[in-house]
Amino acid sequence: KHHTENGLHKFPEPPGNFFVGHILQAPSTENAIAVTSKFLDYGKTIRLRCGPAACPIIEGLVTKDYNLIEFILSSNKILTKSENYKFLRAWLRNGLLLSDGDYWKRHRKILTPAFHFEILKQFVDVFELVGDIFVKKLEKYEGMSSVDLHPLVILLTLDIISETAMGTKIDVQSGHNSHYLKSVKEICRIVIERAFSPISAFDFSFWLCKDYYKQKKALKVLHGFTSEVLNSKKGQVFEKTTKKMAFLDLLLKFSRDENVLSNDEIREEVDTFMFEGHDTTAAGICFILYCLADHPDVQAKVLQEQKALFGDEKNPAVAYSDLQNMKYLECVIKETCRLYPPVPVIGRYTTEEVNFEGYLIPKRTNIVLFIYALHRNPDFFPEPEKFRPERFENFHTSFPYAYIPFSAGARNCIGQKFAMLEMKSVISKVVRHFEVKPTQPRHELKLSVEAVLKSVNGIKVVLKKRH
Ligand code: HEM
Repeated sequence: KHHTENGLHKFPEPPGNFFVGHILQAPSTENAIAVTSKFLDYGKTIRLRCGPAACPIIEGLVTKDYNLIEFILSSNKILTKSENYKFLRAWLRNGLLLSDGDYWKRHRKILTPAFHFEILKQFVDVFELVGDIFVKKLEKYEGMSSVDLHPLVILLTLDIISETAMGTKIDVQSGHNSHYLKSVKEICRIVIERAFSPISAFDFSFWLCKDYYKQKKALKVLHGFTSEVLNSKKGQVFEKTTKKMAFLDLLLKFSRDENVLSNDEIREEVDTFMFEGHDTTAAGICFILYCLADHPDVQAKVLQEQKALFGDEKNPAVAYSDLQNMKYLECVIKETCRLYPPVPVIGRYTTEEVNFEGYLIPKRTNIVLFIYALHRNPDFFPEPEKFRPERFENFHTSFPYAYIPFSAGARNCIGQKFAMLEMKSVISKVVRHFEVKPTQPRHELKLSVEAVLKSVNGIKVVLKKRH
């Protein structure tokens, strides 16, 4: 039987205030995992509202339900991002992450060939060379009682994405371009604060905040930087047998050959890569090293695999095929991304009424997909809290949406192969040079949800050089 009424009422609503709904319980970045998990004790999918129960101003769903997640991600109708992505728009404009409709479809088609493995292969040298600088930097922390990885790793991943996306070295690892780095950090901070703040969330009140001016200043730096790089390449001639081409070069070439993208459109895509391509991989790399520190047996197996590939050579010339052969490391990366998905939540917005299991979800509903909880479902992952990379050896499942660190379906991560190669290159390098150990006492993560998963108190390990 099909219900014709608002199908949202099928879903339980956790206790909230009669007049304002759940706004008083709205999570902060720091307790988002705990608060959302607690809400989801009321049901696999729950309904939250802002405003009176009888006539809420905003209603939305939060889900960890496999069926609903599969329904949404496999749908060709629910492709629009939820409203909380809007704070990123000032920076990324209509780049691939945020755009929708035919515009998104056209751009996705144009950008897809830029992630072909023949192209990615050329980036391995960048991962390796920038990774070498990273390892050198880590040497300074050897023997210390702890090193917080995140501030170091974020510089590494920014250097990598800048060279691969724009073809420009920014060398933030060596202290250059600090204004760019500062602006990236500033924008990320403001975006997150707005997403969780009832005041600056609204444009009219944001314009009265100091952060509005700070954002303006940061955007001038970020957009200015990409525009400058773009302008410097305008006259560039791309020969057939060209050397390594960054994403930007490829987009310029496609556009020149087929006149498909304007300069502004190219800039927005490159800005999107700059954002999506550094914070995510940084989170991944930090959590992987943390898990390796915690599991010396797993680390020993990773090292053994390195030795099987390169003997005792710590600085081998690593090729694309070598990275592909790091099968056990790949399981380690996958298992880490299960427990600590760098993107722990994603959101969709219905632009038309949709029918889920006979219930009508109205137009204009925001639906939050809580990947973090989905990945810890014991039905799909027995003893889900245990770190066990072996579960990904010969991993077959009839539930393709149970493990989705890169999302799934039409709007999945276009950069996932790039990300996997980068993480393999960096982690294998670190493991060849260092034994990664837990701090004493063991550093307990305090997970927070910013644009990506982070830890409020850092991600700390101890490094011991291998001889
Ligand atoms: C461990 C690293 C990464 C993770 C976990 C990750 C995860 C994701 C997820 C979950 C989405 C879907 C977002 C949504 O539905 O709102 C996404 C989309 C996207 N990612 Fe990644 N990502 C990673 C690395 C990268 C890299 C390195 C790049 C670029 C070089 C990239 C570019 C993008 C873009 C452009 C989209 C939007 C795709 C579209 O909507 O068509 N990502 N990513």
